[in-house]
Amino acid sequence: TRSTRPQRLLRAVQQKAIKGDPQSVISAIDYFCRHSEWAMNVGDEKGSILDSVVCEVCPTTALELGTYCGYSTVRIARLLPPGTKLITLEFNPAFAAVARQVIEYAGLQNKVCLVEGASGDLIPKMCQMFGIKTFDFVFIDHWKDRYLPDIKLLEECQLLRKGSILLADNVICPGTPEYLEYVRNSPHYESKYFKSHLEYTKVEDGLEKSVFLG
Ligand SMILES: O=C(NCCCCc1cc2cnccc2s1)c1cc(-c2ccc(F)cc2)cc(O)c1O
Ligand SMILES: [Mg+2]
Repeated sequence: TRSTRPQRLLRAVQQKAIKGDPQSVISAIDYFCRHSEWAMNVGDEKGSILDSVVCEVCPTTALELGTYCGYSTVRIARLLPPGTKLITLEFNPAFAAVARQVIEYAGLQNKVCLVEGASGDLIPKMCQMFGIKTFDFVFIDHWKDRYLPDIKLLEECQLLRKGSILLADNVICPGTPEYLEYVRNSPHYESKYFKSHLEYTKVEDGLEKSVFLG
């Protein structure tokens, strides 16, 4: 049967990147998506904004909603000091299978815990599954209509603390209007928009960074 796009992306990593070198994995995926097939990774332009926020926060606990092929997982995990853990949730088993191999190729499997399932089911289990009290950093990049219900769930499960940072992808394209309206008007968040472009295109998109004020 025909291969899937994530499988072709993985093959590009295996053929072009250097095992154990996260930057070469990132570059191989960006090259594949620019020159062969577009894919919904956060990409290099928004990716460098993601990098700067992760470096500023220096999280000890981090959560990613939406793994896909593991591109942003590798971007985040490569910046985390030893002893920190990035938990990443993926709904689609085929995407998760590819992401595990991409993360392993980058040599970051010891810093990442990939969990398959729906965010609405898994978020309430974070404490019992991982003993996580609160997340310092959350990268939101999953179903666009789940951004708002899931941050409310994070609040309810007391998984956010004063100063927790949320960084949301695609707030313009495909767009997350209810989420934006909430974080920009809620007294519990201080929000800032980083204007950029949809990965590998000239279409406007951006990241919204929101600090939970408690
Ligand atoms: O849909 C996007 N990402 C979400 C897919 C992940 C589904 C999951 C649900 C779920 C639930 N629980 C736990 C884990 C998970 S993972 C997405 C789409 C575009 C795009 C596509 C076409 C287009 F023309 C323009 C932009 C660009 C992007 O950067 C994206 O991120
Ligand atoms: Mg995205």
